[in-house]
Amino acid sequence: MSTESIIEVALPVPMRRTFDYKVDSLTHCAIGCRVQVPFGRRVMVGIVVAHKDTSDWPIEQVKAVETIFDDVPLWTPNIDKLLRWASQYYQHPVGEVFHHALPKRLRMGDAPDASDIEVWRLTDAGQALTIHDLGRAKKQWKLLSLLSSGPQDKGSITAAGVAKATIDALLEKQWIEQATLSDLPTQKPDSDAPPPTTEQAIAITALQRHLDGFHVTLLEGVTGSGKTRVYLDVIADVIAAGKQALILVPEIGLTPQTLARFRKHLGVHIAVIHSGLNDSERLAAWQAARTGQVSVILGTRSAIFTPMKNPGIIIIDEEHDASYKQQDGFRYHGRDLAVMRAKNEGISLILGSATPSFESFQNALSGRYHHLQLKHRATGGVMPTMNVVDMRQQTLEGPLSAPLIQTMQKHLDAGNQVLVFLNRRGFSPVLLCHECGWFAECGRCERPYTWHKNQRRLTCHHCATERPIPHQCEQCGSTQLLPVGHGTERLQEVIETQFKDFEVARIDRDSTRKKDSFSRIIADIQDGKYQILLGTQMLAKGHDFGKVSLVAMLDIDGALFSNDFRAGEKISQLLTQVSGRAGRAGQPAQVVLQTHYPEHPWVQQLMTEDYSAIAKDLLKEREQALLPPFASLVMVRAEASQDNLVRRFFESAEQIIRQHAPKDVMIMPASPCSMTKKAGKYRWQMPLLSAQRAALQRLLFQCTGLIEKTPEAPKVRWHIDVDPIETT
Ligand SMILES: Nc1ncnc2c1ncn2[C@@H]1O[C@H](COP(=O)(O)OP(=O)(O)OP(=O)(O)O)[C@@H](O)[C@H]1O
Ligand SMILES: [Zn+2]
Repeated sequence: MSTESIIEVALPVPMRRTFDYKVDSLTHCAIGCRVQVPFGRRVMVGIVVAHKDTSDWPIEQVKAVETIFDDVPLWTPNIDKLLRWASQYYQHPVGEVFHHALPKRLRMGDAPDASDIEVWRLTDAGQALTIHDLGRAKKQWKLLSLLSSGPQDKGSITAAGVAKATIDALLEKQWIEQATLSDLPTQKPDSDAPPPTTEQAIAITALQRHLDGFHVTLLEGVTGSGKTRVYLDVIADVIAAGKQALILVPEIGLTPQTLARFRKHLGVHIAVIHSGLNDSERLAAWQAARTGQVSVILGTRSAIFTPMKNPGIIIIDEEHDASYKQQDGFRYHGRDLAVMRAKNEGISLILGSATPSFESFQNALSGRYHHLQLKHRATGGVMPTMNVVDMRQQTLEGPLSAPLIQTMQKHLDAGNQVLVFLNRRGFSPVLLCHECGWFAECGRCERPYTWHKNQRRLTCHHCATERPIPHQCEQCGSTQLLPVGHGTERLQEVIETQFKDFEVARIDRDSTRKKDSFSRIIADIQDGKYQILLGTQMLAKGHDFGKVSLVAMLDIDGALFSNDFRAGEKISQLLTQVSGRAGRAGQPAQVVLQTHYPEHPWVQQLMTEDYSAIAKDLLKEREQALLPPFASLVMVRAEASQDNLVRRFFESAEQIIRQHAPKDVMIMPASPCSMTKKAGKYRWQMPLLSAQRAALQRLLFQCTGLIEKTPEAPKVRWHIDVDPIETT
């Protein structure tokens, strides 16, 4: 009789199942450990998910485990539970979910080193330096000022774009030195911070009272109300109790400025987890959190899977932000996983935003979440006044109306900064033949190319295809090709011509492509180097620019006529967030919105009501139409290079779903997406909607396997998106 035992292993393959393997003994192969196993002709690293007595397969076909990597599971039972739940809820193969949650080096089979996080810090000589000692060595000064707020790990330094040569130069001069995290004495938390405002103090006390178990709080605070200060005081309490805090921010909220603010206030080292880390840095941060070496972990979406030794609180800043939803592969929502994780861990969760998602807002209104509000700005300033410019029949300078130019001039002359928001990068969205009307179009997406003048290219914003700029019309041969419409690049030219005496900073994905350019521009804006800030939504989120007294919003009209059921929510969030950059230091401030549709109900509402009131109103409409958050939505999507393959896939998928669907699930017919063709693929989708989340989940559970087995399924790329945020 064999003494071998069977284990079930999750492998990173797109199959909704696990695989059986043999081991000599179960004692050294606990659930949650990694093993190396043969799979087909390859070997793979997998994770043990179950022990069992027998396999459903003939025992001689069950292969043996080759290597066992870990003595103890990589994560706690609570994370294990979260991942299994996520695999089921998002209908995503469990092996891929498990592997997604691990740093790459662990996925490859490396050991989770217990090695200490390496940091750089100032020496005594470094501390004593002034800017005069450095002369024109700007990069060195940058590193020194970064370290002046405390030691920084290598990950944070590389993320801030400091080159190795700069580090070496300062090491040579003995102004900085290397240390490890455990060498560092604890710093004193910042005692110079101004006291919290009354509203902040009330929120802090309320949150501190709920630190003993699972609670979700929506912290709804108007722009500039000082939500960060509330988080910091609560985190300080969590640290004092010997526990850890995990804070998630949107992708672009993680600037060195944010980090420095956290470090200064809390006086502890902070592990950062974001996409800019290399594999070793990522593993080191993950390990420091897992072993309890750091008490604060700050990261973007995927940091939600970071294990913690003593979890104390989770905070999601700007919880409405779309970057929390993963849009491909394992399509999870970081905020929703945070709710599950906090529940599993029995800890508190704070969702913070000036413009909460309707999902969270409804949960707060219905009493499922605690609802705390900060209605005033922390600096005592008032909210900016709102003004509309009716664009019909205005004299224009590019996209700027005469009244806007006058207003800008007034604010600039008063020594303030002006922020101009235009959510379209590039020079012009269309390049048109003046003689015959032909325009340059991406054949793979059937949409116009955007002209990027600086890069001397046409770029498709949907599939990233690029091509050189044509010198002649491809239809009639004319050389009269004209840019139509304005992107940020072209707007920059217009503004620079109009306002010659002022410096303009442009912030969009093109101008911030280089590694540290974004944080550098942000720092220069804060130093007052620029008077006019122009950019896309990258400028809108969470930034605290004290001197901005005017915010101008151009060309938002397209968003008023979108067929997305969330259009009203999205535009109110965007406009409120962008407006919220004005008047943050307490000075009187103004917002100007240019539109051709001043009578549009949303424009009217945005001028007169605050976000809460608008949200309540729009939520009523959602309730009547039985749309999320009053119902659960799932999107089945498929794409292929031939339209009829997609059509046939949906014929059989729809049939399967209809056969199994209970009455309380509404099945809408499959139809082409609003962008029917993208990157050469035809795209269709089929929405499923139900007020009974469980019924919808059961239906998916029954049908995905059946759909997978249809002969049409392998001919298309298809997936299920649970709680989608893209719906058009
Ligand atoms: N108690 C306080 N006393 C004085 N100033 C404060 C106080 N709390 C915060 N501030 C200042 O108020 C400004 C806004 O704070 P913060 O950036 O945290 O706002 P926020 O709520 O995150 O805003 P947003 O949602 O727009 O990002 C900052 O300049 C901050 O330094
Ligand atoms: Zn394209």
